[in-house]
Amino acid sequence: MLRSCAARLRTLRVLRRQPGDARLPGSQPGSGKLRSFSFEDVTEKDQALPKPSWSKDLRLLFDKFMKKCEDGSWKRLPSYKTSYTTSTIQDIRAFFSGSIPLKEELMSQARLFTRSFEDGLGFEYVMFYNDDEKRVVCICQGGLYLQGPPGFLHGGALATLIDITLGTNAMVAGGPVMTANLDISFKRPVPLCSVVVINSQLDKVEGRKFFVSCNVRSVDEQTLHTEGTGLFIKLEPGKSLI
Ligand SMILES: CCCCCCCC/C=C\CCCCCCCC(=O)SCCNC(=O)CCNC(=O)[C@H](O)C(C)(C)COP(=O)(O)OP(=O)(O)OC[C@H]1O[C@@H](n2cnc3c(N)ncnc32)[C@H](O)[C@@H]1OP(=O)(O)O
Repeated sequence: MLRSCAARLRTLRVLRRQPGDARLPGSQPGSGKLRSFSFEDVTEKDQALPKPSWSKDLRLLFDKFMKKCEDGSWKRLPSYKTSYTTSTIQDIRAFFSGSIPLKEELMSQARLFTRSFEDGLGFEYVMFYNDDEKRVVCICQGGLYLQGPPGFLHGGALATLIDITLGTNAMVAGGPVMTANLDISFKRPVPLCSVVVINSQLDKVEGRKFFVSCNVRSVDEQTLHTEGTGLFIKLEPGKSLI
């Protein structure tokens, strides 16, 4: 598994650096500094579409879910490198406008954490939503920079994927939310570079509180890696967060 992952990334020239080259992902060769990327370059490209860094398993699952989208029961959710800039989520900004603690200059460089790695080294994922069933499925592949125990995915990385899946489920149902509580049981470790499926379900809505649960399984569904529940609070427009 790890060998095929490394081979794929070498083809993409992501892993060609020599030992001792401490260049950061996203930095200019030789500069040692983080590249200042053009905002326009990164905002509009939908990241939740097949890339060369995706494994065969991820592609097969993607195709399977795209088939389910054909009758309209499931929808693929696009995903971008920043949280705010596309027209579809522009209105989210209204919920945060009085609370954003950074100046515009820095905000324009802020990126969504899960979309900040070079292709294939971090989080590769796509989410699909079923409105009737109030379900969100996230198919995901954790790359080599997400290691925790040797050869396995870091628990915090998996918690992140669970958070965004459950949060997205609450958000598509109710609008902008923030995570108030996450409860995760790690049952079997996830091999690095393997593909897992996070299956989430909106269980209950009480006023502004959205209760969501999920399980994380291997592609063949034989291994239950993790179970989790989350509480998400719908934000009130204009109410300061800080
Ligand atoms: C982030 C939004 C998305 C924008 C981006 C969109 C782009 C799309 C991309 C990707 C989608 C990903 C989707 C999101 C995934 C990522 C989410 C995160 O990483 S969030 C960061 C970590 N979370 C915090 O930092 C919260 C810190 N906490 C707070 O700010 C507040 O506590 C907040 C907003 C959660 C609630 O504060 P109040 O003042 O609005 O509401 P009160 O009155 O305190 O609570 C309302 C009710 O909820 C209960 N409640 C609140 N916290 C609770 C808790 N921890 N446990 C149990 N109940 C709790 C309370 O008891 C109350 O219940 P009663 O109405 O009285 O019955």
